[in-house]
Amino acid sequence: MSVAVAEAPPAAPGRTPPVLRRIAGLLAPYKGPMLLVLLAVVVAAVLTSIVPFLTRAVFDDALFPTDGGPVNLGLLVWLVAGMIAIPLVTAMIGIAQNYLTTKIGNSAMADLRSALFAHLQRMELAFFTATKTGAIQSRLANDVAGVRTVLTDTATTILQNSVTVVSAFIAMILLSWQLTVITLILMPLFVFIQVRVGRRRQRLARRTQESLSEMTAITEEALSVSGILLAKVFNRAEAETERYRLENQNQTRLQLEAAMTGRAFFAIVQTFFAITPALIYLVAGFLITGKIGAGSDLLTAGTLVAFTTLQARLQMPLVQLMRVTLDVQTSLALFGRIFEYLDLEPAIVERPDAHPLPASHHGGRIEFDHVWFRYPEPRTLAGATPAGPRFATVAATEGAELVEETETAEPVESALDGWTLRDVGFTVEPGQMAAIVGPSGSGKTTTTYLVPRFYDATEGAVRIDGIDVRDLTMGSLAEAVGMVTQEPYLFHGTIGDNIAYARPGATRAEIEQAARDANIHDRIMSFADGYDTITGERGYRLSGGEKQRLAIARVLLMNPRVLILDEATSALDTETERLVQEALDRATRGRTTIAIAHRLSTIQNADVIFGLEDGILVEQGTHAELLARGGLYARLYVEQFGSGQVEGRFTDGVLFADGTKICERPGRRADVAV
Ligand SMILES: Nc1ncnc2c1ncn2[C@@H]1O[C@H](COP(=O)(O)OP(=O)(O)OP(=O)(O)O)[C@@H](O)[C@H]1O
Repeated sequence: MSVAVAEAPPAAPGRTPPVLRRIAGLLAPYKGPMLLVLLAVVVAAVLTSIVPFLTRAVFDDALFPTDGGPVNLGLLVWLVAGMIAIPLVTAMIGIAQNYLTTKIGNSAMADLRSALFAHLQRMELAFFTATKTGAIQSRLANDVAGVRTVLTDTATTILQNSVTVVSAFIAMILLSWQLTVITLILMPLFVFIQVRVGRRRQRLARRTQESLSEMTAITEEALSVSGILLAKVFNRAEAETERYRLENQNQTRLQLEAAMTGRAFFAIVQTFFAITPALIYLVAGFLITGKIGAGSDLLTAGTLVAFTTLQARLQMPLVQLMRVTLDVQTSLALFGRIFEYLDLEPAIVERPDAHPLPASHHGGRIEFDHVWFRYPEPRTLAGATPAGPRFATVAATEGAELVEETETAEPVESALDGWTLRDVGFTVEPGQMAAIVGPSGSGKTTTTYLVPRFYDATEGAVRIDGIDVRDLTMGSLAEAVGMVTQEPYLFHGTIGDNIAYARPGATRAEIEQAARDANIHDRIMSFADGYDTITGERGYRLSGGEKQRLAIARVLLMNPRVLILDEATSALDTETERLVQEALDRATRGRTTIAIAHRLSTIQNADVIFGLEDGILVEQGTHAELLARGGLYARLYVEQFGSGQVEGRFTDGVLFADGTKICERPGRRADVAV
C-alpha cells in the first residue's frame, strides 16, 4: 500500500518535516481506528477512576455510615455490583483496544517497510554500488523493527497511562488536595533525573543500533557464498569469526549498559511510591487532629482508603510513562535513520512526460550522440557511521594491513579528468551486431550501461530508434533492452522460475523452447527435478556455462529489440564454449546487438567494431577495415588473438581458430586481457 511517506515529495535538505509530523503522516490512514482507541482509553480510564469513589461509599455510606447508622445492605449490593461490573467492562474494552492498536501498529509498520522497499527499488544502480548491502538490510530490518514497538505499544501506553494519570490526579484532588500534594512532592526531582537518564539511554541506543548495523554487515559479507569463498581461499575464517565475536561482545556490553542505566533511579521511584501510603496515614493523622491546617472533617476512613487505592493505582502508569518516554526518545533516532533513506531522491527517474517506445518490427537503432559520462560521486548519509578498522584486534597482533571501510564506499577513481567516456558518438543500425573492443578499464561496460539507463549520460544523448532513452518510460525501455552479463544473477528458486523472470506468465512450453534454443534444456532435464531444480543461492550450484545459458534463455524468452552482451569467455571452458556460442548465435539473430567481445569469431562476424581507449572512441569499422588501418584493433588482434589464430581464452586453455586447443597448466586460469 502506498502511504503518505512514500508519496510525499522528497524534502530539500534542511527542510525535512520534523520526525514527529512524519510519524503522524504515517499513522494518518488509520485515523478512524485511532479515534476508537482514544475513546476506549478515555472510557476505561474514567470507569476505573470511579471505583475509588465506590470504595469510599462502601465504607462511609454502606458498611460504616459516617452518620452512625446501621449497615446499608441494599446500597452495598449496588455498590459491589458496580465494583464488579466496571473491571469486567474495562477488561473487554482492553481486548478490543489491544486488537485495534496491534492492527494499526503492524499495518503502519508494513506500510513503512513497503514504502522503504519500493523507494530503494527506484534508486539508481550507483546507490547500490556505493552502499554496503548489509547497511541497507539493517535499516530495513533492524531500524524498522526498532520503531515497531513505538507504533504498536508505546503510543497506546503513553495515551493510556496519561489518561489514567490525569484522571487519577483529578480524583485524588477531589478526595483531598492536601494528600495529593504529599504524593507529588518529589515529582519535580524525579522528572529532572529522568531527563538526564533519558539522554544517556538515547546515546547508548544510537551506539547499539550502529553496532547492530555493523553486525548485519559482517554477517552479510562473511556468510554470503562469495564471502565464505573469500574467507576459505585466504584462510580468514578465524579472523572473520573474531571480527564478529568482537562486535558481538560490544553489542552485549551496550545492551547491558542500556538495560542497567536508570535501574537505580526507577528503584528509588518505586520505593517512594511504596512508602507513600505510610506517609499519607501519618499526614492524615496530623490533618484530622488539626496539627496541620485547620483540621479536616472530610478526611474519613473511606476517603483515606480510596485515596491510597488511587495512589497505588497511579504508581504503575507513572513509572511506565517515564520508561516509555525513554523508549520514544530512542525510537525517534531510528525513525530519523529510516526517513533519511526515504528522502534520498533517485537520480534516474521517469520523466513526467515520458512515453513508451513505439512498437516496430525492424526497430533497435542505437545512437550515441556526443556522449560524455562521469560516474556520480557516492552519496554520503548523515546516519552512516564509519566502521572501525577491519579485524582491528587481529590486525594489531598480526601486524596485518588495516582496511578502513565506511557505510558509504570510497569513490572509485575514474579515467582521465574524471571523465569515463569522452565525446563518444556512434550508430548501430537495426539488426546489426556491433562489437566493442578496448583495453581493460577503457569504458566498454560503462558504454553498454547507458543504453538501459543504469546511468544517464552526463552530456550528450543515447537514443533508441531516434528517441532519447530519457524520454522513454522505464517499462518500455526495460522491455526493449535485454542483457546477458558476465556473471548472470540467479535468485534462489527453481530453474523454471529463474528463466520465467524475464516474462512472468510465460507458459512451460515457452520456457522450455527458450531453454532449448539456449542449449540448456538437455542439461536441465538431466537434473532429477528438471525445471523444478533449485538453483541455490545466486546459482552457485550451476557451472559458469550453465548460468550463461540460463541467462541467454531468459533473454530469448524476453525477446528484446536490443541485446547487450558481455561475453564471459574466461568463465567458460572450451567444451561449454561451443554450446554457449551456438546459443548466442540464436540470441543475436534478428536483433540489434552490442557485444563486449572476447571471442575472435564474434568480432569477425560483427557488422561494425568500435575501438575504445581511455573512454574515447578511437576507431570504428569492420574487421578488415580496422586491420588495414593498423591502429588499436590491429594491435589487440595481434596481442590477444595471435593475428587470427586464437579464438579465445577459456578456463581450461586456449582455443585456436582452427578448432584445436592447448590446455593450460591445471589450476592456472587463462585470462583475457582485452
Ligand atoms: N561504479 C563506478 N564508479 C566509479 N567509477 C567506475 C565505476 N565503475 C567503473 N568505473 C571506472 O570507469 C572506468 C571504465 O570502467 P568499465 O567497467 O566501463 O571498463 P571496461 O572497459 O568495461 O573494463 P573491463 O574490460 O575490465 O571490464 C574504469 O576506470 C573504472 O574504474
